[in-house]
Amino acid sequence: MEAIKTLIAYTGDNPYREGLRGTPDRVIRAYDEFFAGYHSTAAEVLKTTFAETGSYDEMVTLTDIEFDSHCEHHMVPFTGVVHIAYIPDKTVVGISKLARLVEIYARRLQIQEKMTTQIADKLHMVLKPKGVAVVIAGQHMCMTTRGVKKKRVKMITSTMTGVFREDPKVRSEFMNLIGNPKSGMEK
Ligand SMILES: Nc1nc2c(ncn2[C@@H]2O[C@H](COP(=O)(O)OP(=O)(O)OP(=O)(O)O)[C@@H](O)[C@H]2O)c(=O)[nH]1
Ligand SMILES: [Zn+2]
Repeated sequence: MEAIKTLIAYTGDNPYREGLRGTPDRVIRAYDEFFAGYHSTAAEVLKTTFAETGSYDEMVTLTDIEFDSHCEHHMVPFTGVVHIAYIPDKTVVGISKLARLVEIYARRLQIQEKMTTQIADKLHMVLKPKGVAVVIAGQHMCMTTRGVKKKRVKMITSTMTGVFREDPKVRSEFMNLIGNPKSGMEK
């Protein structure tokens, strides 16, 4: 609470004026949401897997999973969409769990590259699929609202494992499915 009052005073405002009196408490509640990812683990989220898949062995793709994160350099938001695909090898996971996995890693202090790798590596470790692909398209407020102030800049990151890394045909099937990764962000 005191730390937030200090920050308000740093802006040049008076933390004791009426409009700001409730702010430290609100900021703490907002932080609890922004950084909830530190309080859950990927292992918990991915613990329910299914082996009965009717021998489905083609690509499973989830596109446009929205995320809200905070950059670890400036502690300001970066937001966008994550596209995830994997090719199962006997085991699949409930699709909502992929979105939950994104939440766990997004709701921390992050850089986009690390978030991309964390999602891909964890899925690869737990499902042991033939391959995993993760593409993230993000817009960083530290670049759009301050610093170089480039409003339209998007950062695209990708991590591929297994067949996505080895086989250009598999990779291009995934890329075709997700379309232009930038387009998901303008919704
Ligand atoms: N690679 C990467 N860089 C990021 C990410 N989020 C923010 N950054 C960058 O982190 C860098 C931090 O650079 P510094 O020079 O230490 O910080 P700064 O003086 O505030 O830099 P400017 O933003 O250029 O004003 C900046 O270039 C940001 O654009 C991210 O997810 N990945
Ligand atoms: Zn930043």
